[in-house]
Amino acid sequence: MKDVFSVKLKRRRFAGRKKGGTLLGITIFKCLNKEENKLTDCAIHLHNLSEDHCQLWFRHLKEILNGFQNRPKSLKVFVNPSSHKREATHIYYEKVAPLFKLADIKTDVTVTEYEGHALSLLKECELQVFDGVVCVGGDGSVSEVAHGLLLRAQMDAGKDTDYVSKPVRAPIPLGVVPAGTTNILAHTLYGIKHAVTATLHIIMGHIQAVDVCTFSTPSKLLRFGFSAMFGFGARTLALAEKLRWMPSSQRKDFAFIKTLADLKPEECELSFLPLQILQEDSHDDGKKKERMKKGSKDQWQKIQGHFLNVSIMAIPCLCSMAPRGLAPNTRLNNGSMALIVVQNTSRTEFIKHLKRYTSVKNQFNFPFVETYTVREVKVKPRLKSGPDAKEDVCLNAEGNYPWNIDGDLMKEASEVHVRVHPQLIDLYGVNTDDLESSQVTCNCI
Ligand SMILES: Nc1ncnc2c1ncn2[C@@H]1O[C@H](COP(=O)(O)OP(=O)(O)OP(=O)(O)O)[C@@H](O)[C@H]1O
Repeated sequence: MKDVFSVKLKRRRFAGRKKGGTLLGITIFKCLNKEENKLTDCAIHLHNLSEDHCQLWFRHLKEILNGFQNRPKSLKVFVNPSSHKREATHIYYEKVAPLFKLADIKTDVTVTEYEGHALSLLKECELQVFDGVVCVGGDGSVSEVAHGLLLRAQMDAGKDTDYVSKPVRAPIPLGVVPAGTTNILAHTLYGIKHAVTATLHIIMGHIQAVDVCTFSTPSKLLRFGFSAMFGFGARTLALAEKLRWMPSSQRKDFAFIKTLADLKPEECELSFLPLQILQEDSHDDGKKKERMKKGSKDQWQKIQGHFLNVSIMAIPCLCSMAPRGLAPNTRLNNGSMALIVVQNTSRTEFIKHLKRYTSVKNQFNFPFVETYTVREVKVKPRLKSGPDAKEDVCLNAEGNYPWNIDGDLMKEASEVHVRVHPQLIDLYGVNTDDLESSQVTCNCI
């Protein structure tokens, strides 16, 4: 029964009639693991013409289904109609909504009308009537909804939302239905970009606690998020946002190549608080388990220099371009972040490093790449002024530097402080470590 998500009485009806008809038996709907992490639904028909027998079985099976506590009965759904090729609404109504209906899940759907719409609704809507929130869109939309859920949790707990030192957990889980361009969160949680798989994980109530970062300036909390890039990854996004008029399939590739052609390092100071990973044998399954040992306050380390890219990631960030993940050296919920620093080097060497992401080889095995396991990072750019700043197409009039936070562009001039908060949110999905490794499907670099 653990794979069954719905049971219905099967009747033969004349076309156009919604009630009555001859009883034929009962139909059980099951979640099937088809191939390489892909889930599908299938129907099993049990023929029986006795009304009494069928009603008895139907009631009994329903009772068992109602006993699964993690399975949602009511969901708040956000659909971003502008994601990727504008197909999120179609994906939701064609593939997702029929499965929610079959599983008797009530939904309250908002098709977002502008950037920040989901965030403003989450700040004030009645959340306690829902068992979960679902976002149909790309990483930017999911990140906005995760930020909204966590911000709301702080507001409900009476916390100051400008400076949150110990945030409270999100009250309900978040489900991610991929309909964006990169879909890193969906890949990381399901190992595949597949709307039906995502929907079935939500229906079955597969829940995974996930680490979250806070990104703050010295004066305010910028947002909650899962990953960030400063340097090349942020400059590419800043350019891609300027090219919104281009077809979605070309925009990001063009921005990637143009940023690579204009490759330049950022001069900045990085301070970080490292974590030591201790390997332990688990008594339960004999597997090695990781335990983190905190560094003390005076163990802050500092590096200064010219960096092509700095990635700070609390989750492995799997995607089609990086099947092992942008940060394969971290886990979904081990309470740590991967800090990946790419020092200034030639364009040829940098391209070699980027190409490694698409293969199974270690992308960090280069003398100019350093990786650290950390719990806090401070990034302080050296502010440019005069002709230097004017020449730089990525800096805006105020001299703010671009940041790529979960695929959303943010611009900040001052120091950004990133902290990891272990298992702050529940997401519908499974642990990446339990998934089969997925194939490389993109070779654009
Ligand atoms: N109706 C809307 N019009 C314009 N922008 C919107 C609308 N609704 C939401 N947004 C914003 O669109 C931004 C990008 O959306 P999303 O991430 O879903 O798509 P994407 O950029 O195609 O995919 P990805 O981030 O995976 O590359 C989000 O930051 C979201 O706030």
